[in-house]
Amino acid sequence: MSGNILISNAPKQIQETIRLTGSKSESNRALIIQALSGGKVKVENLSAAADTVTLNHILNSLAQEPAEVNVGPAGTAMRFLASYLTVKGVQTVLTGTERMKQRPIGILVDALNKIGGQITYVEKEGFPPLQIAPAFKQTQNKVSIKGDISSQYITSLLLVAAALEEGLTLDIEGELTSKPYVEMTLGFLVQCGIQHTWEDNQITIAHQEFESSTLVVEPDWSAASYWYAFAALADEATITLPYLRQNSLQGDSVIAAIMAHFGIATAYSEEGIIIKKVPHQLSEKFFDLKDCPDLAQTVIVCSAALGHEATFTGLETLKIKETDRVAALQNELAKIGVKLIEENLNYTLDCSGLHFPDKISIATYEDHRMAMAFAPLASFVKEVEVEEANVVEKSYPSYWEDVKKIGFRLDDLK
Ligand SMILES: O=C(O)C1=C[C@@H](OP(=O)(O)O)[C@@H](O)[C@H](O)C1
Ligand SMILES: C=C(OP(=O)(O)O)C(=O)O
Repeated sequence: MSGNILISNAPKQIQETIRLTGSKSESNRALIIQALSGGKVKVENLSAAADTVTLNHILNSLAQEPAEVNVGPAGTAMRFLASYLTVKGVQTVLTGTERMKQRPIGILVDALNKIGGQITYVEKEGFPPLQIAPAFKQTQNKVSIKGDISSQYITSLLLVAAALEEGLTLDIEGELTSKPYVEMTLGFLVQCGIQHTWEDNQITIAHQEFESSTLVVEPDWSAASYWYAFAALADEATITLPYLRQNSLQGDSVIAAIMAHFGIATAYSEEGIIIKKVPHQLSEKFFDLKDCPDLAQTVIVCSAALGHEATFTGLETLKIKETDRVAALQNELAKIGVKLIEENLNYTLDCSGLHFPDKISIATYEDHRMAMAFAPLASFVKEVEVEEANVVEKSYPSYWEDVKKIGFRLDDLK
């Protein structure tokens, strides 16, 4: 589905099984590891996310040394390829969408250049596009890197570390944001025989060979978060999400604990999870989302719709994602009379003006998570128009089909 869509006719109760595509984050790590392993590492259950399809296509077409590599809106592909192409000495220009050209990458480029890379900026200092040099010779095996802007820079370096002649030690400066994503990277590397040490703020990976192994990608827990939100806003809901695991490498699996506060119980089994709306008093007032920034829109919209005036922290990195997600949330929540007020890095919902008009139109700012997080509002608002609804393709191409499957009516508007 492309263009705008109209969501209406909320079902009285939801009882459905939703088969989620593979984790975009796990898939994109797996693809880089597979490429570095020279065929030793196999991957199963790769995500259908456009960001994964793009990265896979790029990695499969590098033999021709393309003049330009374009990742579109895929942040992980941009960051992971910056290291991969550098250490492989693939001479090319690494670029993306106009928004990608505003997402900072200087911290990673500085680190790569310190260890022997020769990356230069094609347009603006500190931002894509990047000119990657035709050869790489490692000059250092230790580098300091800031941890509080994006964990993707650290993952990018860790993914290539074992392939470097002298291995790599990273000294992480400041607080590490999105830490579970770094743990996910190391977890996947361990599954392929790559060992590491992590003491205090220092991670070391020696030069090592990948072992023959298979990485099995789990379904996407960030995608699961929207079903928790649908359940929280429904009168009655039981939703089965096959193959999600309690012991997940994905930090966003914390959505189960967060949504327990919103009255959603999660039952785990060998087959996956079943989430169910249970009688509950919503009382938790404070949510720190530093470890799970991709859940911010889901949880904040859900809380706003329920008129629950919670405070959220750990949202600093939202401003440099697909859009400035704080500004986008503020603009769109205003349409139901809710304010998201920033004070000293705390964000508090003011729901005193909460109301549900008969129809609202949600702008999506080229951000898949804006579309997916606001869709559950259709339980309270008779007609929700979602603009540029095809943005969901970035991580969850079958999202709208699944919304239809749980019983909503969907109409294509243009
Ligand atoms: O490594 C990853 O797969 C990701 C890390 C996070 O980014 P930051 O580390 O920039 O917060 C997250 O928001 C993004 O969607 C995926
Ligand atoms: C921030 C995200 O992705 P990326 O940084 O990979 O573009 C996301 O999926 O929410």
